[in-house]
Amino acid sequence: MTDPQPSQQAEVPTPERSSDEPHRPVRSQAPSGPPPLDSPRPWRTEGLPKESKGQNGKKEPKKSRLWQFWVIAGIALLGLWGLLTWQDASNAPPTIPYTEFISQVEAGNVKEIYAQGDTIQGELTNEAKLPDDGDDSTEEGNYTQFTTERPTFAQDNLLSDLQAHGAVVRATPVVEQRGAVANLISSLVLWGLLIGVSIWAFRKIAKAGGGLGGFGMQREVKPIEKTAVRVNFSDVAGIDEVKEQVDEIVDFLKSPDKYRKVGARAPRGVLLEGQPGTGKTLLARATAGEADVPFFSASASEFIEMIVGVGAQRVRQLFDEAKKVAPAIVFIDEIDAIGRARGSSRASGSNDEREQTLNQILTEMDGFDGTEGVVVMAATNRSDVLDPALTRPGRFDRVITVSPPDQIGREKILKVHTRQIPLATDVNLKALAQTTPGATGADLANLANEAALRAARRNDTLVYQADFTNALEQIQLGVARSVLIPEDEKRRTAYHEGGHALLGMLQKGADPVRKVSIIPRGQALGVTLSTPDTDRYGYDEQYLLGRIVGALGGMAAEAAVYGVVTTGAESDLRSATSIARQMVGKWGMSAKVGPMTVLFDDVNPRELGISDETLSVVDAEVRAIITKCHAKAVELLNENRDKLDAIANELLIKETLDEAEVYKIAGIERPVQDDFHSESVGTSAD
Ligand SMILES: Nc1ncnc2c1ncn2[C@@H]1O[C@H](COP(=O)(O)OP(=O)(O)OP(=O)(O)O)[C@@H](O)[C@H]1O
Ligand SMILES: [Zn+2]
Repeated sequence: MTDPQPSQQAEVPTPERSSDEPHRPVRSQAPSGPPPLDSPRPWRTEGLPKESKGQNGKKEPKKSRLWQFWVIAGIALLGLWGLLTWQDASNAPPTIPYTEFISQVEAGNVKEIYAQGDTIQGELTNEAKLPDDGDDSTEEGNYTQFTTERPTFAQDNLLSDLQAHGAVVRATPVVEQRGAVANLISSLVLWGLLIGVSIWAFRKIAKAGGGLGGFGMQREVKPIEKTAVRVNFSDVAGIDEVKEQVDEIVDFLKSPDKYRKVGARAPRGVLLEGQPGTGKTLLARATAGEADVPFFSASASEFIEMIVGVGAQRVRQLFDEAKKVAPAIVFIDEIDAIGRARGSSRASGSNDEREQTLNQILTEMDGFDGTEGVVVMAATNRSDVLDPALTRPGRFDRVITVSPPDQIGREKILKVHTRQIPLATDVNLKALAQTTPGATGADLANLANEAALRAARRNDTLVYQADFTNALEQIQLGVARSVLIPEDEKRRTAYHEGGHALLGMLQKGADPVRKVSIIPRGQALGVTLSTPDTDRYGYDEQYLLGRIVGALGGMAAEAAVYGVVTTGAESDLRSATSIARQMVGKWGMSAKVGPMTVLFDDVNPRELGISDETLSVVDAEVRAIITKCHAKAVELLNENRDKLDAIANELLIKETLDEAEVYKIAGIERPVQDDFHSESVGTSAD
């Protein structure tokens, strides 16, 4: 049994702190599965929600460039101004002591002066030597022009003195008179520069944004040339039910008259909704390709990059162009960037701009009388945040959900993306489709390309199944890192991964173990991969508990073998906790909390009136589940210690074990999974 000896490893940081400890990376990711469990999908290592792309990814650079430009222009102007005034200052006459001035007056050497208040500027007839007052900072040398201050207590009769010595007393400044022309020129230059820079800046904006009073307006909104790459329905695979839904649009675009004759109004707007990479853009393009009509596309995020008013103008222009060549498709990607419900705090960009642009789109769509033959398609991966005004009848009233493909769909998509790839005879796309549940079209396109790249690197003319499986492994597990791991650390990792794998194999109904590896990748020292045989659309409680037991298996193995807890289980703990929380708070699997939702994705449950008592019951239930699962994990591993040792030893020799190997070493029969589709707890609505 476990007998933690904290003294042995007293300096080892707690798991929470371990992410800051470069020498002790997280040991492995828990086996992953379908998305609702909140654990990372194995083929999507950087699965940022798409919404961020529109708002952060593309928008900021342009804005900041503009901002930088203004700062630089400002600094340049300030610098220029400073230079000019500094030159003025260096040409400015020296300040001389009043006594020196009086002695020059008395010597009859003052030609003319200009006085304002007690400040006197003037010019000598003959150059005089600057008096040395011992102060280092005063300039040395001769002077003819000068300024001086007349002390308020001076009792002299300056005016008559000056007159007596033949000096001219002027009412206009001597020095400024001389500088007038120079001043005029310098301010003209400055204004010229300012105006020039502004014009240049506006041109830039107009170019970038696509229009301000006509500058560069015709640039971006252009139909895709008929001769350009054409995509049609044969390029879109695995989403047949979705294709059927756009079939009608294709038919309308092909022969609008047929619909006009019977007074049928064409569908105005089609909203494609689905997670990134499911082929929404592809489907819109293919619709245009299939109907053989021009395709106008714009990304909503580019509208809000523009200065106020331009976005709306661009929308108008987009529709005008489309109407000119109708029938046509106008496609607006990332519509959530402007279509977020008004007043939504997370909306980005200037609100005015967003609303103006959105209103313009609505106005354009309302303005259709059905004879234009323009169909608007829009894509989003967050239809839940959209302004209801967008989905009202007559607008985007047709919402099509594009889901990740099922196994058959994945195989078809792989076929599409391997059309151009010379495949060796051993390539089995069906098997690949089987091992990639949850993968999107974009993931599969990427997989095919990675496999081809591997063959190309080898200078091979054929792409083999091994290229696909290796590419898949790299995508799912991460790129192997060449670091030298100390022997004892390696052994500990082997037990950790062995624990995950063994528990995965021991539990009935768990996803089969596909791969166990102690080759360090990314942040992880090792990895155990389990994926289901078939697509899962829901999970039952037993399966979920098994997942938690499996996730805790690494930690439990370390405890069982070494009697200590290390920091390597950070992400395991995180996924175990996440599953347990969802079981209690979302899926009604706790008797104490009951069948109700107390955890929400975006909202703090307190805001919805969930009481603190309920939340503390949730916490207690989550803790109870995890504690129970951990005890079960330790118990199972102790009972099967011989199997654990066998896996760990084999891992130390081979470093990576595949599915067949690991089941064989453990002496466990590979399970046949039964389908969970309808009887299980439904999570598909999430
Ligand atoms: N059903 C599919 N059939 C064939 N290829 C697909 C399919 N779905 C996606 N792909 C591939 O993935 C690529 C990306 O898809 P696409 O850009 O259309 O996805 P999307 O849903 O618009 O994603 P995003 O929301 O990120 O814009 C496509 O160019 C295509 O190569
Ligand atoms: Zn682990």
